[in-house]
Formats: sequence, structure tokens, C-alpha cells
Amino acid sequence: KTVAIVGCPFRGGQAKLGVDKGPIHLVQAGLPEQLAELGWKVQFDGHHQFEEISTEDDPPIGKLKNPRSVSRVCEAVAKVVGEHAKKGQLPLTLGGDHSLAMGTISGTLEKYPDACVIWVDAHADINTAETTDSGNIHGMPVSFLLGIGPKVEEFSWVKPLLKPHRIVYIGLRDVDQGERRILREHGIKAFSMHEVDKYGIGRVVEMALDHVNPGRKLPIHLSFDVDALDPSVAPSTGTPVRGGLTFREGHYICEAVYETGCLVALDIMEVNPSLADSESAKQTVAVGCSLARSALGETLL
Ligand SMILES: N/C(=N\O)NCCC[NH3+]
Ligand SMILES: [Mn+2]
Ligand SMILES: [Mn+2]
Ligand SMILES: [Mn+2]
Repeated sequence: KTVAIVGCPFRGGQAKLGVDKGPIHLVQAGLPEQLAELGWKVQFDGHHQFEEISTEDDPPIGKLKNPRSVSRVCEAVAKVVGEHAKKGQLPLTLGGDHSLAMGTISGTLEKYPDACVIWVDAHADINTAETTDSGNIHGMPVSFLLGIGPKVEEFSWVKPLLKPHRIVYIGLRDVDQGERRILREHGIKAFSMHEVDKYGIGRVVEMALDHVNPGRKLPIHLSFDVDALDPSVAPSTGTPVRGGLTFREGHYICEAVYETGCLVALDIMEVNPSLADSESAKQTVAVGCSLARSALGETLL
């Protein structure tokens, strides 16, 4: 089995510098070798070079910031991920900010139209062009994938292939009013940190899988934003939120998803090595690597 590492040095979906350095730090920490150690054939043809569109050539469209850059990069990522998937490889996308998931999940859905999405995150990332406050597109990818909200010409390449009953959230704890309404109106299932506390991570993952993948037959795309973890575990990330998943809870999700045998694509997003002191940055990069290993078969025994 081949895992194709798709390094995406991209930060256009948000404002902080450094998240584009996530991929290089994850690779330099030895992730390819670690996956080979697990028995994977590892394909890594270098980090993808995305030609940046300068800000003066990419003025906001409505509230949306860096729209052309985000759209172009995500479209390229969709193609790359789709190509790897079509070759029967498992694309492992290293971010970079979470707007990239517009590309990765589009790529997955092209090959696996019946795929379900497990979105692990402190945030729902489901704002539309209308509901967004910040205009940062990393808070919006899910709305584009579902095809909800006002049409934005620039993103017309995103096909609304994702269905509301095919996505489930784990780890939510910072969801704004507009997003809460969207989740409710579309009947989208979400396990917040309240449910994690109430039922425990084991039961939450079981309920999440039962919701999107009852027969454990559907391909799974796991999109993991490291800010789902508590900031004490993954401090070096752009939008840290207190009261997150423990180190073990985060890894349990990855282990349990691997155990289904249904994983077809994985994203490790929002590692920003430049936001904390070097020890904390290293810790966050190391967590990104270990989450990936757990999702790709590393066990404790
Ligand atoms: N990390 C973020 N999304 O996962 N930030 C954007 C969302 C803020 N509402
Ligand atoms: Mn490639
Ligand atoms: Mn996110
Ligand atoms: Mn987040």
C-alpha cells in the first residue's frame, strides 16, 4: 500500500505567517521514514510549489480574503489528491491552513463519491461567504464542499459532492452563531467537547462512525485540524482554543479510524511552527507526525 505525501505550503486561508512552513517541518521531523517504518510504500515527490498570487492582484471578493489564491491552490490540490487516489494510493496532505480541505476532499470525492468525512477540529469551518466575519477562507471549506451559501464565481470549480449526512465533527468548541444555524438547518452531526466529556472518546467515535458509516463500508476521509487538540498538547497553531482533546483522545480517533480499514485519505492541518517557542513548535510538529502514524496503522501493542 502506498501513501502519497502531498506537502502543501499554503497560508492564504488565514492571516498568520508560518503555517505554510508546516509541511517542511513535518517532513524534516522524519514523517516519510516513520511511515516507511510502518510498512508503507512512501511516495513523496517534494512539496508542491504554489505560485503565490500577490495580494495586490488578489483583492477581496466581498468579505473573502485572498480568494483567487485560495481557489487556485485548492483546485491544484484537488487534482493532485484525485490523481493519487485514482492510482490507489492514500493521499496524506500536510498543511498549511485548513482551506486546503476544499481541495483534498474534492479530490477524494471525485474518486470515492460515496466517501464520508470525519472532521476533527475545534471549529466547524462551515461559514459561508455571507456568514463569515473574518473573510478567512480556512473557516469556510465545508460550506463550499456542501454547496451551501451564496455562489462565488471564483469557486465555481468546487462541485457540491459532499452530503450533510456524510460528514461528522469531533472536538467542536468554538462555533459561531451562523455556523450553529447551518449545522442545525442541515442536520449535520457534531460531537463537541461536551459529548467527549459525557460519553468518552471511545463511544463518541463509535457514534460518529455509526452516523456516517453505519456498515463500515464507505471510504473515510479524515481531516484533522491539530487545533482540535488542547493547546497544552498542540500549542503552535493559529487558532488555539482551551478545553481540547487530550493527546490520547486525538490519537484514539486516528487509531479507531485506521481499525475500520476504510481510510482512503488523511489531512494533517494547521501546524504552524512559527507561533510558539521552538520547544512548543517541535512538540506540535511531533504530534502531527504521531497522529499521522496512528491513522496509518501505528498501534501501542
Ligand atoms: N482553525 C480554524 N478553523 O478550523 N480557524 C477558523 C475558524 C474560526 N471560526
Ligand atoms: Mn504528488
Ligand atoms: Mn479547521
Ligand atoms: Mn480549527
